[in-house]
Amino acid sequence: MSYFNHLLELLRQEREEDKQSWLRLTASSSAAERRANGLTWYPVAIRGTEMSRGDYLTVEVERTTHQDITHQLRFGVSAVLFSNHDPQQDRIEGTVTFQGGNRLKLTLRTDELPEWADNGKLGIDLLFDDNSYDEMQQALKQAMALADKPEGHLVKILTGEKKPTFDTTTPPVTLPGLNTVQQEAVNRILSANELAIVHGPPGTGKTTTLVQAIKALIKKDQQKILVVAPSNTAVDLLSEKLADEGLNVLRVGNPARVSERLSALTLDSKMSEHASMKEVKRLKKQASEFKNMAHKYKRNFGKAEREQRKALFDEAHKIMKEVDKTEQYITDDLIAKAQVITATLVGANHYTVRNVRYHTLVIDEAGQALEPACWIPIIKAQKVIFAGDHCQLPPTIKSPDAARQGLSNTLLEKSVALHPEAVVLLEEQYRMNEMIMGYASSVFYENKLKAHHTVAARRLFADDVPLAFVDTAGCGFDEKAEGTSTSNPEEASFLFRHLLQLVATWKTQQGNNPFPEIAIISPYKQQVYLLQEQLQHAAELLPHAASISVNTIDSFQGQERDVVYISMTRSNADNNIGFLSDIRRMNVAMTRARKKLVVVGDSATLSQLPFYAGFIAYAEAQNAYQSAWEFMDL
Ligand SMILES: Nc1ncnc2c1ncn2[C@@H]1O[C@H](COP(=O)(O)OP(=O)(O)OP(=O)(O)O)[C@@H](O)[C@H]1O
Repeated sequence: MSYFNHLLELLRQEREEDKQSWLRLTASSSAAERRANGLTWYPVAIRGTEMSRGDYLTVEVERTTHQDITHQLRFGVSAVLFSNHDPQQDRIEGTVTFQGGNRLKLTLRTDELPEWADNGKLGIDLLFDDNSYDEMQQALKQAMALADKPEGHLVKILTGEKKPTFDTTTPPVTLPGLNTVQQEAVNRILSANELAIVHGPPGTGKTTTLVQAIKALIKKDQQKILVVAPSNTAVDLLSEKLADEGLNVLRVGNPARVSERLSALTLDSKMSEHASMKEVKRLKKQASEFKNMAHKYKRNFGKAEREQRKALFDEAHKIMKEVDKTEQYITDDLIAKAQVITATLVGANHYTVRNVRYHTLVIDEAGQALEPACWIPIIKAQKVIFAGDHCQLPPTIKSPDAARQGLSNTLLEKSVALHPEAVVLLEEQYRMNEMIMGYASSVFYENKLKAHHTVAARRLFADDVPLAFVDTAGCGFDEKAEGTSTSNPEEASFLFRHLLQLVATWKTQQGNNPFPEIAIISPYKQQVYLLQEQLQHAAELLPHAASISVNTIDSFQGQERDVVYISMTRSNADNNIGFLSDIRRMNVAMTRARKKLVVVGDSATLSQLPFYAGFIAYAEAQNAYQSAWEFMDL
């Protein structure tokens, strides 16, 4: 089927591009450079070893220095243990099976640690993530094969060959705490035979709705549900909320956040509590005693010793087979009891749940999910619920060619276009003052968004205008190109002047009341660095500076603050606005503020794009336009 062949080709391009940039980043760099880039832990100390399933060895290591560098060694990634003596030869590959703080567990395909692990400094290098690509590729091929079979009904619907159906006899439910359109979403989900889509614009209670829908589905169908999202953070959030509702949730994989509540939901934790675990521990101890005895016979001893050594190892292996069986039994038991399995898209193929099939699958944050990754869980299910917002940020694609040819077009977006009858748009939002919401609503949501009455009129203080576009045109705040990023130092300083003024006004109005939560965001990394630096300088004048978050727009998706400043950064004579032209990013930026949104930018540069010209006109109409010139004259 050409649909999947096309996707396979795009995925191939994406893997290739990803691999090339990986090689560029790692091949020529030293361990110290890789460490700085978050790709290496070095040095590490071994804190323990443990035999694990199927003749694997798990080593626990600790990062002993440079502990505060953010890194990418996460659960599920492939990594290699190396010795600095001969990192090309002295290396052994494995998978990260746990990561928390400065410790991680690496499972290696070996019986015992190699001798080189005893001398020299050890490190751990992240390897290129071929595994995720392999899983995606495999899933696309399976989906393609399914499409020709009767079981491939869902595949046919998602590729547009068939229409989804709804069971009109399903009695509608009324759930306390949900608004009318949220109820409608739950009922559409319940009555859908194959597909339902919850389109959740910013702050509209998508998560709240989804959690209630999952509860209602379990009550109705009495069947296990698979709930996935592209990122561990999103999976964590949902897992907690579902558990709070009293559901038996099994979180497969390693949570991104360390929390007791969350870790209690993981397979590891549930296993350790299981009644049969005592038996496993006893067997493991026995096996490791045999192994220790075996190690006493060195390899280069005589024949009799070699045989003795082998016999002891064989005995240990036999016992470990028993361990595998018992662990499998425990896992199966836990999976059977779980009402909801939660995992990332790729995590749905974790070896413990790989072969489990589900009636219903829920994909949250589907607007950020790469299509090939979505097919990993979809081929396990008969019915899929997408939740997300395709008008906010799409997934990051590394290959511009693949993106252009359609890889950035998500399955959510395609399904919304193919099957509008399956979509429920959550219209009422619980975050923004009406004026802040207005422009995004008109551009992205056909003016359908409504502000709930509890938030519609919220503002910092009486008479404050909740929106400001501060125009720097003609101020001579020119942008600076810095590598692939852009910055604008004068715009950054100006932004702080504006903010200090706001704080001063707050003080006159509100006295010593604690100042509201503030965020400063910019599309450009380089500008974010500059703003962070300037924030430190402004700390004397801003007593609550430490509570102000400064970050890129992309890292702010899903968050909210009372006051949000956007530093647009771009200002040039060539009218080049670069990736500001992805207006979905601006949708995210402009919808984070509860009470006040201040956009600082150069109208002359921005107006090249109708989206910004429209925004400036909207600000003027709301009496929310300010000139930076006039402001500086004050
Ligand atoms: N029916 C409702 N009545 C009152 N408050 C609600 C309702 N639905 C949602 N909310 C509130 O709205 C806020 C956002 O809800 P939730 O986190 O579910 O939204 P979301 O759409 O997932 O957010 P986003 O996608 O923007 O991160 C929460 O504070 C929640 O309590």
